[in-house]
Amino acid sequence: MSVRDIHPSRQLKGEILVPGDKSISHRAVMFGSLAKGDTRISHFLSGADCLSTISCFRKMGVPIEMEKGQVLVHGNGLHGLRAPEEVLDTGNSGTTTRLIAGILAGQSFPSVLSGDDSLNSRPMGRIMTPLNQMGAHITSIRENGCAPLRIEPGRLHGIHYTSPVASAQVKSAVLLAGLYAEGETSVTEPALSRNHTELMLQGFGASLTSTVHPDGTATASVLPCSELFARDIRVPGDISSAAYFIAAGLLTPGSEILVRNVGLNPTRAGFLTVCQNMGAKLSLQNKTTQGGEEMADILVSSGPLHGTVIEGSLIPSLIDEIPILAVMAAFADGTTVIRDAAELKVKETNRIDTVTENLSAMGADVTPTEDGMIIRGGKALHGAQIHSHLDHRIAMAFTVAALAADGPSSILDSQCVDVSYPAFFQELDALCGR
Ligand SMILES: O=C(O)C1=C[C@@H](OP(=O)(O)O)[C@@H](O)[C@H](O)C1
Ligand SMILES: C=C(OP(=O)(O)O)C(=O)O
Repeated sequence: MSVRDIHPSRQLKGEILVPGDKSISHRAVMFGSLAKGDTRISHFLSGADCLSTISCFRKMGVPIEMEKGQVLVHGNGLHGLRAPEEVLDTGNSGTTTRLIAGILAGQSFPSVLSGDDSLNSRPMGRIMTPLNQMGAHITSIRENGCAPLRIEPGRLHGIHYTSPVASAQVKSAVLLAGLYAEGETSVTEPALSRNHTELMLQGFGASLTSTVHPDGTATASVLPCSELFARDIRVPGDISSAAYFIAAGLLTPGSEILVRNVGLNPTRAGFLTVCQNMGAKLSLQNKTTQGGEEMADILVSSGPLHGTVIEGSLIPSLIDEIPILAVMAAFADGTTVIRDAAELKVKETNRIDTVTENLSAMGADVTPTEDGMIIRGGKALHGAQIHSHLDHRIAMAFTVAALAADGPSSILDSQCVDVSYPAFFQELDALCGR
């Protein structure tokens, strides 16, 4: 087991370019693999999750080259995947598993998807239900609604699916199967989840529309297509990774850091809205848009934070940032209420439990609820032994808590940061002047 000792720090200074967005990196490999021609991906995230995606497509006969943050995918076309000779290993990655399931549902060969213990305990019924309604044949091998999944060839037809959850993974799985289906396929979700699939598939030539309705629900529709066309993708920095540095800059007195080139797609930028609601000092510079994805540099200066309410349609836009927001709330004055976030229970860990356990270990006042937590902030946090439970977001969020705490902490199974941010500790050390 890897253990990382973290000592309190003052004054983070300097600039940082966080790695490429995980959601966009996955999709660039997937859609590049289904397109005709070469897709060059720059600022690709070489974290374990995205490497699982690359390995799955290589096993289906797609040549993919990697060199210094650049990936070159030699796409064989929409019908160019080959039957894999072994189980497709999706590692720790829910995105890989659920999106690839949508693609595999439309293939003429059988396949099996399986991941690590955490992945194989996450719910897959949410994609099996709509995909099987479309005519796919997906079964849970252990009959528990989880991976390993067996996918047999099926003839797909379009459906209009109303998803009970705002989940980009569910939406994307159904839309990707829709590329292979007869007739139109649409997904309506209770609130708009991240829309990278819609933006990027349009860029690759798919016929896709999306609408947010006046009541806040959202529908995306796709028509079957005969071919996607390769294009180059520049991946913006991942706001989910930037969030740890933004939080560290806000919480450690005397800090000033510039986080460069952060993706600010509005369906992902809820973290910044909440920072502002908590009184954070942030300014956005050099705004640009590429491939429909907005990005900017974010200047962060330390300063006091106050409690807030995080709820409703904001939740999907910051779901992966809730562990670090909970840490910020523990250092803020007043009470923070997080609700409507029951999805936290089905991530790499049950993040309501793992955040509560570790904040409590540091002396914070936190009460878990059915769909979130209540944090009464402002108590001094002390160093503690942090159990990441192999969840990368828990390891990184509590590393930041440890920087701002009194006394040293240790993070157990700290190597799990490799899932989304292999250089996390080195880059944090550099900003801390260590
Ligand atoms: O589509 C994606 O890239 C993701 C969607 C979200 O999951 P859900 O679709 O389960 O909400 C998010 O938590 C995950 O980290 C990445
Ligand atoms: C939930 C996450 O990813 P995934 O669902 O792809 O495993 C995450 O990165 O926080």
